[in-house]
Amino acid sequence: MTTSTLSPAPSGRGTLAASARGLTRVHGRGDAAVHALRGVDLDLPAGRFTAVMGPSGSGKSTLMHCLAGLDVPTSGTVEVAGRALEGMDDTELTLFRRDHVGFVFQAFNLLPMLTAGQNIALPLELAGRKVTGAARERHDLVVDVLGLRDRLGHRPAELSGGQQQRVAIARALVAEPAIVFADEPTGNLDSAASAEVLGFLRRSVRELGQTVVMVTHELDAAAYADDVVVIADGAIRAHLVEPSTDELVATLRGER
Ligand SMILES: Nc1ncnc2c1ncn2[C@@H]1O[C@H](COP(=O)(O)OP(=O)(O)OP(=O)(O)O)[C@@H](O)[C@H]1O
Repeated sequence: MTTSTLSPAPSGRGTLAASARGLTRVHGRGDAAVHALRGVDLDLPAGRFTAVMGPSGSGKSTLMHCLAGLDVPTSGTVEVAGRALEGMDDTELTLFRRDHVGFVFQAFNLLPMLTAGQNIALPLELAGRKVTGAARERHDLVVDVLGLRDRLGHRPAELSGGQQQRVAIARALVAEPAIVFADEPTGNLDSAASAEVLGFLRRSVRELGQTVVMVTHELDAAAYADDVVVIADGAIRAHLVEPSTDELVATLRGER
């Protein structure tokens, strides 16, 4: 059954990967002040694939950056993996992101001199973790789910755009983060590669139990997600649980 609610999402859906309360973010001051977020309350349940949609300038990136500990809200609170980000200094936030958050960007951001395998293992190395035991099992599972086994020795320049983005997703998943943020992950890909990458993101949720939050402009991309958060003018308009395309389109048009 499809339900539509204002945020936070319906309760009783298990643990939360992240949540925000009363989140505001003002860029600039005085006459130049831009209210990018105007009091956002949001619960992101663990083990779901959530898309964030809304017009250009509606606050999607600002919301994602505040949830990911890349930007500090003007007021309000954020919790990720049960930890409050409020009051953490830059070093604490960096370590927190390293241990609990994965990122996938539109520009794949792979290190060109490293092989795919070395790129994927990088987060474990940076955290001083050896790729042995449970970490090796996780690494191998991620590599297989993303279909990268026979590409591990290739450098990014020797891979297609879709393959490079799959490497970036594997890198985001390998350290088993509480939440993965994907910012327009298919923005640089053709439609076939986009479908493939979105399919792999969805598999990471279904088969690896990951939590993925993806900012996207594209209805086709949002269709791969379980839930859709619709944001307009810095506020959440709706948090749709498994919406139909019709329901999503009507909400985006402001008809519901
Ligand atoms: N560093 C900044 N300084 C001033 N204003 C900013 C800054 N970052 C974002 N903004 C403004 O805040 C508002 C929200 O921006 P944000 O990038 O979060 O929107 P968005 O929904 O991600 O947009 P898009 O889809 O175009 O990427 C916009 O009006 C934007 O111009």
